[in-house]
Amino acid sequence: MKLLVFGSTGQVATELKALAPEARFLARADVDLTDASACAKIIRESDAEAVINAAAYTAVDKAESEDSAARAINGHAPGAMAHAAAARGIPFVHISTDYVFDGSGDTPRTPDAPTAPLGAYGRTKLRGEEKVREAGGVHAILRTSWVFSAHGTNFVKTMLRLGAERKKLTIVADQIGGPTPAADIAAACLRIAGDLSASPDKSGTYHFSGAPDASWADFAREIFAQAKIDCAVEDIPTSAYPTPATRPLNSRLDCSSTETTFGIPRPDWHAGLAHVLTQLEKAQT
Ligand SMILES: NC(=O)C1=CN([C@@H]2O[C@H](COP(=O)(O)OP(=O)(O)OC[C@H]3O[C@@H](n4cnc5c(N)ncnc54)[C@H](OP(=O)(O)O)[C@@H]3O)[C@@H](O)[C@H]2O)C=CC1
Ligand SMILES: Cc1cn([C@H]2C[C@H](O)[C@@H](COP(=O)(O)OP(=O)(O)O[C@H]3O[C@@H](C)C(=O)[C@@H](O)[C@H]3O)O2)c(=O)[nH]c1=O
Ligand SMILES: [Mg+2]
Repeated sequence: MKLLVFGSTGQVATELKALAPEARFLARADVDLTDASACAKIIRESDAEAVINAAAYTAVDKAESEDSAARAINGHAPGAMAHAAAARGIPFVHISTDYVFDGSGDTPRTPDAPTAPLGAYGRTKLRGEEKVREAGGVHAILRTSWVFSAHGTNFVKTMLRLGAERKKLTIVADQIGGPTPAADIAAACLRIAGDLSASPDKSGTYHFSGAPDASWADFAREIFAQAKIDCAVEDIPTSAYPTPATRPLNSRLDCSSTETTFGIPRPDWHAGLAHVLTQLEKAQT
């Protein structure tokens, strides 16, 4: 299947390249997502059989002061892509986030649970979801969380850097979610794109996050254990780690419909982490 992918250097885009090197990947130099009509034009003029959007404005704290850029990239651009894909009658796979929820309670949220983002990043991602649905074409919105990989910026790489410099780190322990390997998201997007072209009735919103659910502090401890880094992790509440953007406390996602509809189970993030650490070691030698 001929695939067109928005994004080239990001975490998920990089893993898509590894799994589907024959696809066409669009970097910022090819198309800037602040130009929604340029995004649509590329789809209109392509012979792609499916489109995956793996690009986004992902700087959660910076989005609080750059709301208009985040809105353009996370809201308008996916809307334009979805319209253009719908006009061509091809599936559109779009990635969204746990940050569209307010994080109340302690049970996993299903894809139809009410959304109520706490910050600008989540609000702009929610706007993108709404525009993708409004376009009315064959689509999947795949909400994921806490993405990590050997590439780009993510919590694993931050912990490896800080853990090498310090004897102890204080990490929030009351935000709970599913760390998700970018490689598994890429594989899920490819499977869903293929499935949607055969079964357009599978269009809808789905959840996909790594298991088991953990706190950021648990995640950090596992990173240091696997990487054999001697750095203690002290649990702190979110209130002790002030940031410009408020993050949801409960990021647990109920991923069961993704498994029943597409046969894709939640990936084991401990195993995904081991793989990423091996990749990073190899890159160093
Ligand atoms: N990272 C995470 O923890 C999570 C991510 N998600 C979602 O998953 C998807 C993939 O995220 P991830 O791979 O981590 O993203 P990254 O932050 O790793 O990469 C973002 C990509 O978007 C591109 N991009 C940003 N702005 C523009 C622009 N104006 N024009 C063109 N390209 C642009 C970047 O290009 P460049 O390199 O040139 O800047 C980069 O390739 C996104 O939809 C994100 O919202 C969901 C949950 C968690
Ligand atoms: C570095 C550090 C972070 N933290 C906390 C802050 C935050 O609550 C948590 C994770 O920090 P990050 O900055 O990596 O988190 P953040 O950038 O908010 O990660 C989010 O990114 C977007 C794109 C998403 O869609 C989400 O699913 C989620 O992955 O760890 C500490 O408690 N101590 C520390 O020393
Ligand atoms: Mg971040």
